[in-house]
Amino acid sequence: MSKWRKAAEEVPSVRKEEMEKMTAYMDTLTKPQGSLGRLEELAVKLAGIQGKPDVSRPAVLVFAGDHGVTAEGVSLYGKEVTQLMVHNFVQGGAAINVLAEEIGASVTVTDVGVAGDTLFGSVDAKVKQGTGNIAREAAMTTGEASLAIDAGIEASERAIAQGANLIIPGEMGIGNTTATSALLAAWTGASPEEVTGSGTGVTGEQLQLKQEVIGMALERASWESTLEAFAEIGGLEIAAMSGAMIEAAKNRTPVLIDGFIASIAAMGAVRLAPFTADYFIFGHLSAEAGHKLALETLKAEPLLELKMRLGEGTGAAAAYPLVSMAAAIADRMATFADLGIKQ
Ligand SMILES: Cc1cc2ncn([C@H]3O[C@H](COP(=O)(O)O)[C@@H](O)[C@H]3O)c2cc1C
Ligand SMILES: O=C(O)c1cccnc1
Repeated sequence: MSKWRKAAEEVPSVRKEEMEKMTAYMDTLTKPQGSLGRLEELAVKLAGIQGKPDVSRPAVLVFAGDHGVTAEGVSLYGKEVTQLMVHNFVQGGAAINVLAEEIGASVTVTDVGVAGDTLFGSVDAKVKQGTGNIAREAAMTTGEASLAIDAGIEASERAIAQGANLIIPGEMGIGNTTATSALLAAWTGASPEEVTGSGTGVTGEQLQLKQEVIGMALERASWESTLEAFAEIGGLEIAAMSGAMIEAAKNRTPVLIDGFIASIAAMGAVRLAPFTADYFIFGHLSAEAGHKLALETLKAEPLLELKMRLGEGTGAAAAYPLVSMAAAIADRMATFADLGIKQ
């Protein structure tokens, strides 16, 4: 059996009693009740996941893969940029490297399907040399989709074994907003127009072409299971992110969700393992059209809205300090009793 199927079955439900305890504890702290707003909600959420909130060792897991659909001209950039960016991640020069350093997070890059050799310094979990062109053929087989999800499972497993207590899944894959939009349409029934955004910055006729390509993929593909949808539409790195999320939840580890692509991976994870939903904290609202619909579908309320639209895990990294503050409040604030005040 694939690793992810077993992990999906083992995701525990969060502990409601710990959440109730934390809710009551928040009211004993030296502040008007509820006055720390969403920070209090985060503390309660973390308590349900972890018992005692502790997110002191965040790990960013970047998954990289290529997309055959780039042949249709759906991105401003060429496919070769995926590999160049993997090189950049390994060298420490990408936006996520800088933000991760600022928040004290480790960064691991996993090559799930970049066209070309696997670069030194990245984890070799290459399933294939990029996906098929989804406008005309399946992205991959269901067996390959399973392997991609398992690559994510293994990345989280390793990070958690090394001490990570919060996971930030990130991605790199030129063309992946096309696959992501198509998955969103597949899973919500929304039209290509509603789910398609500019990605790296496509506008005008190119944006229209991107919508048409997504429409072609949806017409061509048929699927029943979530695994089949991943196989038909892709991508390798998106499926891997879903796996990373499931394994984190299995280990009672919170997952800080990035933007549009990570949110669709989250949707995939919930479809494969419904209990994972309670382990997600949504970092930000991406400027990418379609993210709003994705968050509404997930009933998710993002922490930040910074007009970011990069991916890699950057929006989640930007939101991390808030999650860390929530854990710190639960850990270090004085109670009214500490001050000798009766409540
Ligand atoms: C230099 C560079 C760095 C990036 N880092 C993330 N993305 C983001 O843009 C890509 C998706 O947009 P599209 O579907 O339009 O290709 C993904 O790789 C995503 O992670 C990047 C894109 C570029 C060009
Ligand atoms: O929000 C995202 O994840 C995103 C948006 C545009 C391009 N790449 C990623």
